[in-house]
Amino acid sequence: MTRDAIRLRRVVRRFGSGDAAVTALHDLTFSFGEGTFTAVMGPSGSGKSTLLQCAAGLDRPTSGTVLLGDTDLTRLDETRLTRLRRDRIGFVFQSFNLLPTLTAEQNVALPMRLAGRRPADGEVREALARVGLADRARHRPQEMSGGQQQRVAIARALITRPQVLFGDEPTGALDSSTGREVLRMLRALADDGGQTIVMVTHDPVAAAHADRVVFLADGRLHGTLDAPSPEAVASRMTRMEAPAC
Ligand SMILES: Nc1ncnc2c1ncn2[C@@H]1O[C@H](COP(=O)(O)OP(=O)(O)OP(=O)(O)O)[C@@H](O)[C@H]1O
Repeated sequence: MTRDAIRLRRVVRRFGSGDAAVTALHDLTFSFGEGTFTAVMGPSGSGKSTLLQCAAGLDRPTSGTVLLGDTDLTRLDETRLTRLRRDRIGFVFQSFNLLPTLTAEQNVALPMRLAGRRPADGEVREALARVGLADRARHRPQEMSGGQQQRVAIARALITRPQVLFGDEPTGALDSSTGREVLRMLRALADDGGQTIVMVTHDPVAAAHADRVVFLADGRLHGTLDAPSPEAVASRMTRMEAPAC
């Protein structure tokens, strides 16, 4: 039986107060299985980024619990939460956020160096090899394609061997064929390395690389789709986005 990597229980996230209050997540209960690749989809403003930020310990729910393995993130003070994010969580964004003056290997080593640790011999090269860029270690970002830069960002997120890799539109800035290359690589990380991946996307083709799609609407769970095809995902999204009559 698959264990859960992340469990959200009755998570509520409210922003602001009084008349201006917005409830981005309403009493959300959901689990992400270890070694699975999940896509999170939903109309604009449905709470996808908020869900990701709460699950990754980048934001705190107003109420409810978020468990990473056996650790309740909502009970950690800022120092412990920062350490947990650094050691057990990987995050990739739409923009690659690489430092332009550093080589690929220096960019990948950066999180460890910032944490005051020296990567062991071969560790950085191994992370680059996992994303198929062993031969690009000495290249700077501007010498690489967008897809290669995103793969360096993924290697940087993987250097600490995180329990969960989160992606917020990781292929949003890439053309479709480069995006597919990155998605196939994420798929392989789950299949071959047992990496748990949770990715927000607007793209049904991207979502179809996942094992399961989770749909959100108005901050609530609006069903899931296992073994998704692009057509099935697109049709669910069209139905969700259609104005109610
Ligand atoms: N810091 C904030 N302050 C106030 N409201 C916020 C804040 N962050 C998010 N919200 C609101 O919470 C709701 C959910 O936002 P969220 O960014 O999670 O949606 P999303 O599904 O990721 O949207 P998109 O697809 O457009 O990126 C929206 O109504 C948004 O305006």
